[in-house]
Amino acid sequence: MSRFKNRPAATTAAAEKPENRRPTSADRSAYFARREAAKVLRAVLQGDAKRRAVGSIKSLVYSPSVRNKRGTFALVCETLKYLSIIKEVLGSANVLNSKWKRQGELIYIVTYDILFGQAASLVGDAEKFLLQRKDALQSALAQLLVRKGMKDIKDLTACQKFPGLYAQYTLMMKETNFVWHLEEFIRFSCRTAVLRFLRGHCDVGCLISIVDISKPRYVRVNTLKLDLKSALQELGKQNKVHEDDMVPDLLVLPPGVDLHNHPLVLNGSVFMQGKASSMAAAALQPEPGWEVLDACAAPGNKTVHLAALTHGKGKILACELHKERVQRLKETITLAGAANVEVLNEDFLNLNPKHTSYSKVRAILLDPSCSGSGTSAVRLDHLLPSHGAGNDDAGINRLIKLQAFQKKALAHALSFPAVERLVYSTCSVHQIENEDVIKSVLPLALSLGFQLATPFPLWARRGLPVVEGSEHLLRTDPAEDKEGFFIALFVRKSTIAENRPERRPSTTTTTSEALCSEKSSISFVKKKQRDKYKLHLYCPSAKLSRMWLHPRYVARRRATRM
Ligand SMILES: C[S@@+](CC[C@H](N)C(=O)[O-])C[C@H]1O[C@@H](n2cnc3c(N)ncnc32)[C@H](O)[C@@H]1O
Repeated sequence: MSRFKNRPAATTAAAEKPENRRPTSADRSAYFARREAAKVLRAVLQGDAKRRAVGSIKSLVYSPSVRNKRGTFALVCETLKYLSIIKEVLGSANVLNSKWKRQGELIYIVTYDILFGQAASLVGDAEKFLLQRKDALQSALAQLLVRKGMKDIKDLTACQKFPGLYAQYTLMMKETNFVWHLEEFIRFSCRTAVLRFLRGHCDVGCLISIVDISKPRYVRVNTLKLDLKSALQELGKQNKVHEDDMVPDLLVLPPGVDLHNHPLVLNGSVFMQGKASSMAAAALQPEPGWEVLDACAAPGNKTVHLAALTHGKGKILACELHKERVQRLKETITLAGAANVEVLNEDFLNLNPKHTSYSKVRAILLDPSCSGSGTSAVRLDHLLPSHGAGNDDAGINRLIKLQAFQKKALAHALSFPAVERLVYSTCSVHQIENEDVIKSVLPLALSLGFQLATPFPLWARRGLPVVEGSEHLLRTDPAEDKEGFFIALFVRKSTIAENRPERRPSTTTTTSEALCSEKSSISFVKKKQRDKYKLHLYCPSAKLSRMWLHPRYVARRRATRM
């Protein structure tokens, strides 16, 4: 605030200029919103450059340190949307000296505001500096439009984010007499079968994020703090809410409901966790009193879900390699009131399975670092500069590196002597991080007495048919289910015969069938796995999974097995 304290009152003609007048409270809050946005933008861009984000755009904005969440979120997203244009404009206008270059993120935010936003209330040094160069910025923007052959800025952003779609749009406008706004065209395209047709041509992440608005919101009730009935009652006061038919303690709310500031969210009674993400710990089904190891734990959503599933009894060991993420993990645990969690700031691969500390670990949840391709749309990754770098060499090399870790971690998890149940999950849609990982460790798993079991047998979308036993694997589709997740459940043979009581959601009877039932669903995987390595990037498509369930395919699979 000191920045504004000693400004003289506006008395001269010059003081009438917007940049010289006395700052109002709106000016001040815009000033601080731009600084908060710059801080978030810096974390987002640094994480994106290193491909190791501290958090998604949403989670960074909704952290407690950001005061003006709505304003900051809008500024960060809008600046990211225009970032490549802003960089080009700043480059060709050549207005920055080294001092301002060091404050790149603030400069991007302010440039956004000057060129595309609400330039009315621009106070502050960076703002003053850029306002004095507004003409140069505007003329650089005009030149950019001419160079690209575009009429206005909307066309330029659409063209950069939806290149294939934009090409079709211009073709349609040229060849027909139909007059349509680009935005309308994009919406129409997403809502119809054109989406599938377009998959090969345009950025599916962007399209999904538009389709996203029609999907329901999920919250998981943290039963350590609140029972399901009270949560239903409380949330039902303002929204239509009902229980999910498959995942216990999960509630479904209408699309677009914003619960970020709801008291139940703020006090940790409910967690804004998607259905697919909630399926992982639910598939593990740990018993109260068990010792459970969450091998790659931060930010801790699944850790505290495990704590709730064990009713706070027994012990959850939450292992996390990165120090900066351990802090986040601890905050989640405190928020959830999960008293039976012990945090280990360790490399999971360095934990010695033979050590007495782990001799009682009966279940492991392995949710390792992955490409995040299944949740990129929800996380707004399509706004990031690195988006789209998945099919180039760098992208593929990254996937190969991730896969190497995922295989090692899964093999390591299987080696804990007392483990009976193990879930491997990713939020990736790529076969290389999912079925291929399972395929490569399956011989080891079988030799240690594990088998693949079927989590949520009533769930339709299963694994891609590239590994024996893929019908046990579970996939969710980013377009159909909002998030693209993958879950594999391993169960040690000796424990299958045990009469394990099935846990069911408390209030509904229909959901009981939806829970795991290993006795009926375990199948022996007889065939020796071939180690032939095939790189296959999965294109999100519910069609593939449906195809796998099609009777013609089922018959063909049976025939080839005989
Ligand atoms: C996909 S995230 C886990 C998300 C978490 N299960 C949740 O639901 O909140 C993967 C985590 O594993 C951590 N990690 C990566 N390598 C690791 C290792 N070798 N040992 C332990 N943790 C690791 C990453 O830092 C990251 O926090």
